[in-house]
Amino acid sequence: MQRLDWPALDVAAREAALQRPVQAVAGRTRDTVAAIIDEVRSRGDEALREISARLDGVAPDAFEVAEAEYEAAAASLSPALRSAIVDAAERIERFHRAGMVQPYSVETAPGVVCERMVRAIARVGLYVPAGSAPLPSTALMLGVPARLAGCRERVLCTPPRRDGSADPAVLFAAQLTGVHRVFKLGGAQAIAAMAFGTASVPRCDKLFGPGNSYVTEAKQQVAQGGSAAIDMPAGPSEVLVIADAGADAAFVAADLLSQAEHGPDSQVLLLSDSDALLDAVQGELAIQLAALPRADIARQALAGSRLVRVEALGDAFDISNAYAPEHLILALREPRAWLDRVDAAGSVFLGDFTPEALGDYCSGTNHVLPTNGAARACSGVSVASFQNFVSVQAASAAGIAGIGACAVTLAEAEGLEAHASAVRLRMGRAGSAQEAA
Ligand SMILES: NC(=O)c1ccc[n+]([C@@H]2O[C@H](COP(=O)([O-])OP(=O)(O)OC[C@H]3O[C@@H](n4cnc5c(N)ncnc54)[C@H](O)[C@@H]3O)[C@@H](O)[C@H]2O)c1
Ligand SMILES: N[C@H](CO)Cc1c[nH]c[nH+]1
Ligand SMILES: [Zn+2]
Repeated sequence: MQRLDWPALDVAAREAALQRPVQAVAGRTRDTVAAIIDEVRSRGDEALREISARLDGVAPDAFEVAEAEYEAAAASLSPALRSAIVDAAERIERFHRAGMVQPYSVETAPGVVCERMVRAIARVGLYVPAGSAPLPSTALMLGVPARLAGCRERVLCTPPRRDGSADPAVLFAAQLTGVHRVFKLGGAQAIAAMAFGTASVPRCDKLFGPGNSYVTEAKQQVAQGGSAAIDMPAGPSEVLVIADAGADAAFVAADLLSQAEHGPDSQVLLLSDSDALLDAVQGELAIQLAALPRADIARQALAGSRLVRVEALGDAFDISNAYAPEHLILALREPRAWLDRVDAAGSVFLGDFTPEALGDYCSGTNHVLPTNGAARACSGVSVASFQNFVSVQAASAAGIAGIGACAVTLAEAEGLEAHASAVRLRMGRAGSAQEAA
């Protein structure tokens, strides 16, 4: 990990310090993904078979998971894992249900009622990563809010294992949350299949879920082309930790490593005003890294990551807001007192006993979060992500008589005479109706 002294850096060095690894390979990824999308759009299942064979080492006869596979999957899991998945799903549901947007209605003027209706997006496509490690928790994070929203058709894609099967825990979680159809497809090809539809895979209105840089790039390309809406760019994982002198170095190192082990392009940043804490974390990282099964992956991620000394903790918040991390851990003595300083982050973890891993699995919040700076303008997945909000208005004769002049003045100012006339005509009628009454 690179050690930096923020006050000593010039503007260019500060910008470089906040660069993500994914940004360095963006051009290459863009071309690879564009080619995959083109192939799937033009040749459907045939292309899916060829690309899966090339990238995932397997070309299944049928992409869709069959009924017997769900049963075998559930039976193959340990009771402890099954009950952890059920337990996590319940807590995720509790948090997401509490945040559901309600329809509402307001009388904005006498006789003018404006409403907002909530409607589920009909067919949604969920992506659950399984390249370097299958993530059944992601099936919960997408499946639970999609069900709460009431989406009529919930389709899920996840990369096949080498033997052509889907990960059993992902299948169990998908079935638990009521996903209707699961397809053994990964990467950009899965995203293209759900965006355009093929003979096997239905075309979906909106695509959700995290993934590596190929998946994230594919989501962005299909969204730009207008083929499907997407939740957000939820790419390689990131964590930024702000720690004070009193933080526990072992906890901080463990949190950094828990994101680093996701993939070689994960990014971890630590900001502290204490040199002693930075030294201690560096030592802990070396010790804990040695014991990790995924040490090689974590080591590659750490190579692109930074430990930064800041002059004061306030400066750390300015840096964090500029970077807009997916996850922000406040390993501070009074973390809640600093919360007002957070402007841009996907999800925030307060204090020494709230590791990011808790939010990844089972505190109840969603772990599908914006990366690569998107947290400046995007939020994590929620039930609202799976819904559309439709506005409705109804004016009575008295209503248009009351506010019509306002519309006419604005229409005339914009030079839109037909607009003005549509209102004036009714105002005249409304006036005579009122006189007759
Ligand atoms: N932001 C979030 O909310 C969030 C949540 C969970 C996980 N994640 C991230 O999801 C990612 C999961 O990545 P993963 O790789 O384990 O699984 P993945 O399912 O995202 O990607 C695997 C697929 O990538 C494709 N692929 C691999 N190499 C390729 C190449 N050279 N060219 C084209 N396609 C290629 C293959 O088709 C494979 O099926 C991690 O980076 C993790 O940090 C992010
Ligand atoms: N940290 C990931 C989000 O960036 C989510 C995850 C799933 N499983 C473990 N972690
Ligand atoms: Zn994680």
